Amino acid sequence: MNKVAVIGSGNVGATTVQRLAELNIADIVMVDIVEGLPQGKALDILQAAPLMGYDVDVKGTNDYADIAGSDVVVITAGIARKPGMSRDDLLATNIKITQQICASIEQYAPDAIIMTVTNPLDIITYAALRCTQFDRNKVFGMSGLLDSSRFASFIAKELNCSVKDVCAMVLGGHGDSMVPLPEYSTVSGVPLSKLMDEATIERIVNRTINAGAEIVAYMKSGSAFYAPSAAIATMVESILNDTKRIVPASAFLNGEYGQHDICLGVPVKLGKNGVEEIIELELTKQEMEALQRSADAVREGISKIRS
Ligand SMILES: NC(=O)C1=CN([C@@H]2O[C@H](COP(=O)(O)OP(=O)(O)OC[C@H]3O[C@@H](n4cnc5c(N)ncnc54)[C@H](O)[C@@H]3O)[C@@H](O)[C@H]2O)C=CC1
Ligand SMILES: O=C([O-])CC(=O)C(=O)O
Repeated sequence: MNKVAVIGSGNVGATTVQRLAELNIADIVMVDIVEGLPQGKALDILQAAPLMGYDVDVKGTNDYADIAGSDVVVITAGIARKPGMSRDDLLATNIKITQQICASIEQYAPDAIIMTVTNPLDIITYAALRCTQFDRNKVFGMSGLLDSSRFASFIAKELNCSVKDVCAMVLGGHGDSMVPLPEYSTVSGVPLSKLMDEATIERIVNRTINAGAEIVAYMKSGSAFYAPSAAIATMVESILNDTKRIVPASAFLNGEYGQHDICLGVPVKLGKNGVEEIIELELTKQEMEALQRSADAVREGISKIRS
């Protein structure tokens, strides 16, 4: 049986465990620093198994030794933002949490693939890669698939069509400078530009960029977790089943898209070896400039963790 460890048993972590259990693809260990929290949530999820028809094991623990043998470790531990905060405001707290967790992963699950979720996503992913010194295919972040799913849901709503026919793409950092790509977003193969006027596309693009903040503003404390956990589960499934789905994720770039020494959202092929390929899309001059601005914003954050 495959094994997945989910670090952090808060909103994103626990919902991820629920979704993974319902996919029935791996035994799951959920970890948190709060005593009793992962144990209680794990029991609750297990007790739904007879009703939902899954038969994987779900264990809650405060002991990192229990992550030993994990194929994938998902890091969701850390603070979430409140209204008025940017994701970058979480860096000082979440970087320390991430560094501690990475040391435990190195110790107990040195062969695991790491998927970061904690914000600010691209900087945390870079830190996880540097801390563990794992190969770059084995450390990447969940971001673009969530942003693309949001973009797709807004397109479907606007066109009053099935979301099943929508394919959307968002590149760049998981922040205000993310780069939704209308040119690579289609409905049953028809480019968005043939289905909507420019003003409508711009409105949907801006809503996508602000989608996380829109939810934070509604919720007052805490941020999104249903769509984020759906994106995480989709990516974990592609790895464990070696499906080789092509999805945007924050990956370490070594010359791709003209970028070096940075983690940034780009389309990747996800299989049993993690990021098996980085796909380089042909971008217009404007799109390349937007990606460069996004990379500059991520680099500013990375420079803070270096100093
Ligand atoms: N990449 C993305 O697209 C998304 C990222 N996020 C980020 O995910 C993170 C978690 O969000 P939520 O689950 O909503 O927060 P939450 O507050 O509900 O849960 C966080 C959990 O982490 C635990 N934790 C803190 N330090 C820990 C440590 N050292 N070891 C183990 N557990 C520890 C806390 O006890 C808490 O249970 C936030 O940083 C948030 O910004 C959230 C949604 C989407
Ligand atoms: O908005 C946040 O802080 C959480 C997040 O990254 C998202 O929902 O995209």
